[in-house]
Amino acid sequence: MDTALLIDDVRLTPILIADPPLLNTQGVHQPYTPRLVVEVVTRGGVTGVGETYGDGTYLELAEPLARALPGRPVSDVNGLFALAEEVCGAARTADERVDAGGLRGVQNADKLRLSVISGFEVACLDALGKTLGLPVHALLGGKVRDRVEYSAYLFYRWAAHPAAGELDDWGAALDPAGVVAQARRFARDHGFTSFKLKGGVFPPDQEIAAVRALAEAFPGQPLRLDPNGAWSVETSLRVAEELKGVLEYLEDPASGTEAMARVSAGTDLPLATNMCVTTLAELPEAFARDAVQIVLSDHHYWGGLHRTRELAAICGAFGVGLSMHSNTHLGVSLAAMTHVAATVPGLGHACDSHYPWQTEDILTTRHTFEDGHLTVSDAPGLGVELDRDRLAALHRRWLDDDGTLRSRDDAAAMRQADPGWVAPAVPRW
Ligand SMILES: O=C([O-])C(=O)C[C@H](O)[C@@H](O)C(=O)[O-]
Ligand SMILES: [Mg+2]
Repeated sequence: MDTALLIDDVRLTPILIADPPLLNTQGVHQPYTPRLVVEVVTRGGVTGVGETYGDGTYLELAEPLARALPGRPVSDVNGLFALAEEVCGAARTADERVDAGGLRGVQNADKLRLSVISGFEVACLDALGKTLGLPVHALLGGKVRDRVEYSAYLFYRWAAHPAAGELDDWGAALDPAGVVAQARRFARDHGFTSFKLKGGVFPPDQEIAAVRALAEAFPGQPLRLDPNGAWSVETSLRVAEELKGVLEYLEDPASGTEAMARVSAGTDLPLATNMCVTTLAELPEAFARDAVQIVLSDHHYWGGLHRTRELAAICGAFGVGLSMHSNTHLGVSLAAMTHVAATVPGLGHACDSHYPWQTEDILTTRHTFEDGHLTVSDAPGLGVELDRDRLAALHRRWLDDDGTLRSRDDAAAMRQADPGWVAPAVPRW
């Protein structure tokens, strides 16, 4: 073993990043959302970077893993899983419920640990790639495309956060005209040609009207609607009937495999999910019952880039499509998503990304979309460079926070505007 590949140090930097007042069925995004930046430094003096969810639970699991890594080879990404099982211990909130903040599907101990590992795996791959002079996609077997397509991620939103004021110049979008205006700006600025609307915010008829307005403004272009499981089976089937021929797919109309299977049985509109299939354990039943036709993988949930490729192979074997989900993230995760997406042959849909909503990043150069695509980097590692001053500033914000924002809680953020708000039970409609 080349000692230059041995890990010398691991740095964890929790940060808070600005996030606009984007609405979803649980509430509204907080003005700042937590992320965790993982840096792995090798004895050869190379630093690799990864990014993952930064809520307190994730941070607690990341700390023992960071302490256990020095002395191990940066190339041993498969070893991360056994090591994490050994050292991480149980997560505080591993209670199988859908999480309270970020609509990430079930929370269980395995999934939390995998989400933490993903940040370390990406950092190791970045360091390994930089050491070998190879891009991350080459470490995954090589790219099968030079560009990865992303969709515009449309949200109902307010102009400003109730307590923190205005952080950007987008203004409010609370009706079909506002949604179409937002989509036009995304298309103009980034060239996106497919559009996803985050639903579950208003009664379904209002969201159907917004999708119809999008279809009129962007004829023939792919559209999706994602109410994050807020509808009953009956409502889901009614919306599917109204929007068949208009939507490319309907995303998580109802909650859980049982309900999704019943919706799927009653419509030809493909169903996608980033909520009912987020772990291997959920997959056999969902596939056997044909509950979903497209899995929106999130490399964080699934334990990194290699595991995402394994998921792609499983989906392929069952004739289930694969695309990518996104939660609020920065450019390190976007680079990781782009590398793995570049290596997956059957990627039949534009990937999601929140990135255009993020006014802050920790990179010296922001990613830029052209015609809705990102060019896959051939530079060593991820092909990104950390802006240490920005990282320090966003960490300072995390340090200065009294703990209120260190774990994402969209219902709590909503109570700033509506003190009586509680995250609605599902089905909401
Ligand atoms: O596709 C999804 O379900 C998501 O992206 C989940 C996110 O939490 C989204 O709903 C959000 O950021 O409000
Ligand atoms: Mg979704």
